[in-house]
Amino acid sequence: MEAKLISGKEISQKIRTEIKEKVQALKANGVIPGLAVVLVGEDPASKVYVASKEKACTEVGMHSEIHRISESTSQNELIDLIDKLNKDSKIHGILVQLPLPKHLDEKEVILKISPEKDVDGFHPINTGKLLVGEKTFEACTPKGCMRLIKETGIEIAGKKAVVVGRSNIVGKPIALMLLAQNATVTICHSKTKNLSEEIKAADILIAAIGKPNFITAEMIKPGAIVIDVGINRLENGKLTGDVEFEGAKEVASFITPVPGGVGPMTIAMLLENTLEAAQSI
Ligand SMILES: Nc1nc(=O)c2c([nH]1)NC[C@@H]1CN(c3ccc(C(=O)N[C@@H](CCC(=O)O)C(=O)O)cc3)C=[N+]21
Repeated sequence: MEAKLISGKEISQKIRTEIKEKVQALKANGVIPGLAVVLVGEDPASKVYVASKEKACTEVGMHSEIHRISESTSQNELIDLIDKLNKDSKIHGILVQLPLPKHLDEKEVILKISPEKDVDGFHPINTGKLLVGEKTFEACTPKGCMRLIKETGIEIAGKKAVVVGRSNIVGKPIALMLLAQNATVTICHSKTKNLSEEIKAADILIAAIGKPNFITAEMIKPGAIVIDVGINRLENGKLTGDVEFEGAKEVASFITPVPGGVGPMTIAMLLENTLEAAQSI
């Protein structure tokens, strides 16, 4: 039986329409939610992402500003900009596009963002709150994955979830979110032994490895929910996930496509976090 497609594209569109209405309500009370995106340097992929974030903000009626700064900017200049945005009452959310050029200290930059404006959910105060189960800004990509799982209508509690990848922005936070929903969670990584066996046990599989088509059909438990976080650009210019989609969809019960899966949800969750930041002032 063929898997049902979980369309992040459609679901994110629905969320964006809801956000648009809520933005209008806030505006009636004199508040315009504002997002500042800081883009350092000329990375072509980052430029594309930042442009789509701005478009999404404008479409829902939010204020959006992109601060494009030179590749050669100093740590102090960048931190001065963040300080300014922290104090700017038009700005409710701040996102510093990652990765930063190598001479800049990413950790220090994230620490300088006011936790109340950290709509990326990367500040240690916010990741710490996630760890202890307090309400916080949740990182957009894992939050979007959770929303996609919810859309299947399948109960998470008691299920075996396997997360492949242990990054601070996807693997670790999604493992915590699944745990908070009472899944039994395994985190796999490059040193995991018997990776195929671990993956095969998953009722819910999160692929966040960063290697094109790494997970193939025979590794997947029949009936599993497969969430593919990978966005890999192939030499032919096509985007592909970490899961070999054509094979996997014959085995899974639900599967996300790439593109049109997790990616658009990341942007929708960024809007949601920015709206929440504006609502809580
Ligand atoms: N501080 C920070 N926060 C981020 O949230 C952040 C970041 N840095 N750095 C880079 C990654 C990547 N990211 C994506 C967002 C949307 C799509 C997306 O919409 N993708 C479309 C396809 C886009 C295309 O065609 O290239 C899709 O999957 O359907 C992808 C990737 C956010 N990131």
